[in-house]
Amino acid sequence: MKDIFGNLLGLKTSQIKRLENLSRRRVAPQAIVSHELCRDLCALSAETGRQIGLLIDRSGKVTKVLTGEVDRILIPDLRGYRLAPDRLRGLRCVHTHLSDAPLSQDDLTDLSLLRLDLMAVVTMTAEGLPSAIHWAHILPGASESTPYRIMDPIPPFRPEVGCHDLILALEAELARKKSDATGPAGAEQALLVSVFTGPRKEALDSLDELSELARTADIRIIDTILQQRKKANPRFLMGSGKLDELSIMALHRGATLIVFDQELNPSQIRSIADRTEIKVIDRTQLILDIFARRAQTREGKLQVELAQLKYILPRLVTKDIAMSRLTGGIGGRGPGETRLEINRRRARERIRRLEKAVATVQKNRSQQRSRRSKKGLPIISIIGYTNAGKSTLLNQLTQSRVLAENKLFATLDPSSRRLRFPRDIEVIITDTVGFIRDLPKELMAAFKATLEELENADLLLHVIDISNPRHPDQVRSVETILSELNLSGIPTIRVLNKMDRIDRLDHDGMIRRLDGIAVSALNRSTLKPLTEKMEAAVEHLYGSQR
Ligand SMILES: Nc1nc2c(ncn2[C@@H]2O[C@H](COP(=O)(O)OP(=O)(O)OP(=O)(O)O)[C@@H](O)[C@H]2O)c(=O)[nH]1
Ligand SMILES: [Mg+2]
Repeated sequence: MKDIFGNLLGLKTSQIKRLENLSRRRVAPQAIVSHELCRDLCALSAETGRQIGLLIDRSGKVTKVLTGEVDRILIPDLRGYRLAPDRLRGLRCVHTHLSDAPLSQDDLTDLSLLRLDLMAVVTMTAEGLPSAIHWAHILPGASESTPYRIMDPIPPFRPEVGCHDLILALEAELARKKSDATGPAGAEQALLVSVFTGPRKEALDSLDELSELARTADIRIIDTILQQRKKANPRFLMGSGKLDELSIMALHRGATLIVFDQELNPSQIRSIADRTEIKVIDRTQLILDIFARRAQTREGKLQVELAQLKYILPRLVTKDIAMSRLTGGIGGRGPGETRLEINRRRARERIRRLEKAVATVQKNRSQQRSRRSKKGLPIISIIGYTNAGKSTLLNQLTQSRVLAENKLFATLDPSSRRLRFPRDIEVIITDTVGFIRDLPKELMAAFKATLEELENADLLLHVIDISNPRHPDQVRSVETILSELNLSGIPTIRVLNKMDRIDRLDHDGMIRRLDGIAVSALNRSTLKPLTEKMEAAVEHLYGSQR
């Protein structure tokens, strides 16, 4: 009875036997079903008063027999038949209706959601004879509200519709749509999702930032979806109906990834990935992935890997969730998903080894630091929200060429340069990793060491991208992180950067409101007031040391 699924209660032994026999039948691959099978299905349906169905694979073999109720039928869990994002399930469903009603909305939803090869309904006459086959298939690229095509009904004695060829053509179309959208580099294509309970404006701002993060990670954004809820759904974060819509949308738009703006706990990631059958990550994983791509130095790399492993470990139980580059997530550059389950123990060992390695690197670093401070040069550290223009400022001040670009987290590893002021005072000036709102706590801990550098700073330059409409929040986030790092006591100059991008009329108001010095780091000639203030601050420090 392993191939029969559904309600057997009240059936006679002989009827069960006939159901079992159905599971040994075959149909020609090009036919939806055979005429003979139609007759048998209808006869059994009429006799038992319930819908009877078959799942048929591409070779025409019946793989499951389904028994339902008078007005509905349930399709079992098909996860064993999981296919790639550009494939269909490899199974078609054929089932009876006890009347002449055509495909129901449930039938069409099952077709789309389960990505069946086809969905067919055999309707019957009052005498229990097959009257017609109604059928539909998924339509790649159609609208999300009707992502399928309903075909003209066909007579049960002529079920040959070139079914196998049609299914292959549909898959080819799905693959083509996906590669069209993906482009040659095979970038991920994502739906960005925010499920929020607070104010809408906040959610929108945050989603904007998520888009920038995605762009930084070379992810193509297909669409963004917002859902407001009174309370987050503990299982799926969003409502399950909305999640089903999302799965269908993902298939039809060729998405390879869903990114949630809210942090997902391990069981949520699992449930959502299972239900949507697509890679799912959250904002934290996205940030971790960006950090992993960008880390250059040994310490940076060690720390990011450590943070990733710590985040991943509790989520390792599932085989199909996306886990950043380490486990073959974004961009699929990792060792692959299949090895995940056996890797729990190995992950723990690796964490231990990484922790040791980080400790060693840190010891060396602190020796370097003490050597440097013995030289007595004052240290000025440039800090600020990511993409504020910190590296550009360092380059401009010291005429060097640290990587600066219009991406979040262009800088991950601190770099130091010397700077000589006109009055012959020499300082060391360091660039640091950008700050971000809700910095994942896994990263916060790991990066504390990198930011420890800041403890030795004599002066901080807090660079603010004044042209970013979210700058007030960004300033707050930076100040919160500084106080969490116990660095609020260090003298700080606020640098209001990218003044060239805002209206002249707004300058004075901004300078007053934020109490800072306006510059445009791109333009060296605007830096004079800043360097004068820096020099004065350093002289003041020196003076007080003497
Ligand atoms: N218009 C304008 N653009 C600027 C200015 N300063 C920096 N930028 C641009 O802003 C972008 C980010 O600059 P970066 O110097 O990389 O910023 P960062 O703060 O080091 O960023 P992360 O290292 O990613 O945190 C680059 O595209 C710069 O060219 C400015 O004064 N005006
Ligand atoms: Mg930078």
